[in-house]
Amino acid sequence: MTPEIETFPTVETWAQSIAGRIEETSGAAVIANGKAVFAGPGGSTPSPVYARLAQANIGWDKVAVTLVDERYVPETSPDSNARLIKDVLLQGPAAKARFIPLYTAEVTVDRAAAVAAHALAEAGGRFDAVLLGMGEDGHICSMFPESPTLKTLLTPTLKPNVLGVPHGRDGMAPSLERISINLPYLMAAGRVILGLKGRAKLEVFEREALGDPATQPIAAMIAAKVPLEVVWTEAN
Ligand SMILES: O=C(O)[C@H](O)[C@@H](O)[C@H](O)[C@H](O)COP(=O)(O)O
Repeated sequence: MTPEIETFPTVETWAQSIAGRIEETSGAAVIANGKAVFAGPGGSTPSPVYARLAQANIGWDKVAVTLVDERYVPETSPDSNARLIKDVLLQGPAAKARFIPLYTAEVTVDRAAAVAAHALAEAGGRFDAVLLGMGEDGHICSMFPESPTLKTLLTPTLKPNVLGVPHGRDGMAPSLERISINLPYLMAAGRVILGLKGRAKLEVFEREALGDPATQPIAAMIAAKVPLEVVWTEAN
């Protein structure tokens, strides 16, 4: 069943609501388990959420922050999602959190993904709260249409894992090699929030939700009963 879409009138109220959900869930995990793990996306959508979340009143020294996907570039690159997280989220009170990168300078992207898989497994192998963005081609994390790793990333019966994603051929996305968590990481998460801005993405979401779970990430999340909350604002 397609999840309900919660609508907010402005980017400010939208970002406040998403940051509040992550704060609530991460704070509760810190109280219950003495630790919390949050994973978020890169891209242009999450910055207003991260700026608010940075001020949240949680035991940040007990929180690990990681990414749902990363471009295979060092932090000095403007394309680095680690750089975005460090510049916008890990500031103020949130600077006390521990950051777990998906990128490390390895010989291949697959080797870097294996190193990241190990680091996430050591951190508990499960996320308390996840924020996702979605591209206008329907991708979440680095689960791109036409990618040779798509089917593996979307296989619900595998263990939570991190995989290397090659860059697309003949102009297909992604333009850079990527590192991505798989669907089972989203299935195991405590709470998964999909933050969408603008009418075009709402239409993509509504179309993709009715798609094929074997090849369309939004349909795959719904079929796999990921605890998904869709939070949308028309404002861009
Ligand atoms: O590194 C990334 O690109 C992301 O983690 C990716 O999955 C992102 O959420 C979508 O591409 C949406 O990107 P925008 O927010 O820029 O539209």
